[in-house]
Amino acid sequence: MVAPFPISTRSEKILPIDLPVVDLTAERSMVTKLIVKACEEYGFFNVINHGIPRDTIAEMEETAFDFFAKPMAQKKQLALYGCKNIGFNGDMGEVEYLLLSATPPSISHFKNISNMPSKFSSSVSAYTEGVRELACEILELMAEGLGVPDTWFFSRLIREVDSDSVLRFNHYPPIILNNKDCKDNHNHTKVIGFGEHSDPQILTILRSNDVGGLQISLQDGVWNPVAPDPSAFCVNVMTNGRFVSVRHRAMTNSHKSRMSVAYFGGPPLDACIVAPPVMVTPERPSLLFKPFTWAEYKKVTYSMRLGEHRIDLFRSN
Ligand SMILES: C=C1C[C@]23C[C@@]1(O)CC[C@H]2[C@@]12CC[C@H](O)[C@@](C)(C(=O)O1)[C@H]2[C@@H]3C(=O)O
Ligand SMILES: O=C(O)CCC(=O)C(=O)O
Ligand SMILES: [Fe+2]
Repeated sequence: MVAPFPISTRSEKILPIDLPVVDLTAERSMVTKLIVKACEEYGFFNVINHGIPRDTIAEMEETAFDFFAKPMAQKKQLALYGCKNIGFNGDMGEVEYLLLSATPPSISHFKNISNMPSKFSSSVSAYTEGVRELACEILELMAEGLGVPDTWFFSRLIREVDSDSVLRFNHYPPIILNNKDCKDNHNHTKVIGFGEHSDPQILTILRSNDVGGLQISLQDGVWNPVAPDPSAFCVNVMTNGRFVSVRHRAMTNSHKSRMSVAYFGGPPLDACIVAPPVMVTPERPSLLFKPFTWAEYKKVTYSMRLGEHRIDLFRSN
């Protein structure tokens, strides 16, 4: 019998890893070096002492859980809500979600989301302001660590009033399975909540509740489960290939609801994406990618399936 949900079938190795931890209150030159190293070696790292108040996070999480607990008919009334379908190209996952535009002017629009309690709108606005600031700070530290003379080179793109940033709530309801084929060698489910992909934006700030499920792939055929923690991961296409957008996916849990919230820092649609000159080095003597606008890249991304490698289409030769 075919399982009525996407399940991971390829023979895969499952090897848990500990992500690097970046303490933002540590000495600045140490932080910048650590961020660069973490981006080169993992593409993901956990940020601690990030300055976003615990209450802001807790209130946002609580109001989002309240929303997902509503009857389906009520949730479907909200245009921002989606269930199982991911994107426009037939990808499916065991996930329900809310997808909101998070550009600076629309952050204040959160205050007016129809059919939502004002507590939801205000907590989401406060959370988004916080993660956007955090994203900018990380991008500035990253630029400093890379030796880019203009430390605002990356962060400017998401500070712009017309930046194309997105906030996504993913809710993975528990799926209870007794069949051993649906469990991996660590007794976790093999049911895919959000399929394998790499995020297309400049940087993603992701956090989840205390339920595991995120897996990253640092090597083909090997999935590394990441222990749940308030976390961030960096994805950058502007460093001439020095940092890559790491592939990841999210699995469901057999017993508990998992919820993640991702802030995707995206540039304005007409922004030209090109590596800073300092990224052209003797090891990388020319630009690996043709300059492109975010609108061009986004169009290609959204016309492809979730798991496809799209950056290759922009290689210089
Ligand atoms: C199938 C798709 C969903 C997605 C757009 C895409 O065509 C390919 C990338 C997907 C992704 C992954 C990261 C984010 O979750 C997201 C919002 C994004 O910008 O790119 C999703 C898109 C989506 O869910 O619409
Ligand atoms: O739920 C997660 O941990 C990952 C979600 C994700 O990768 C995404 O929304 O792009
Ligand atoms: Fe993602």
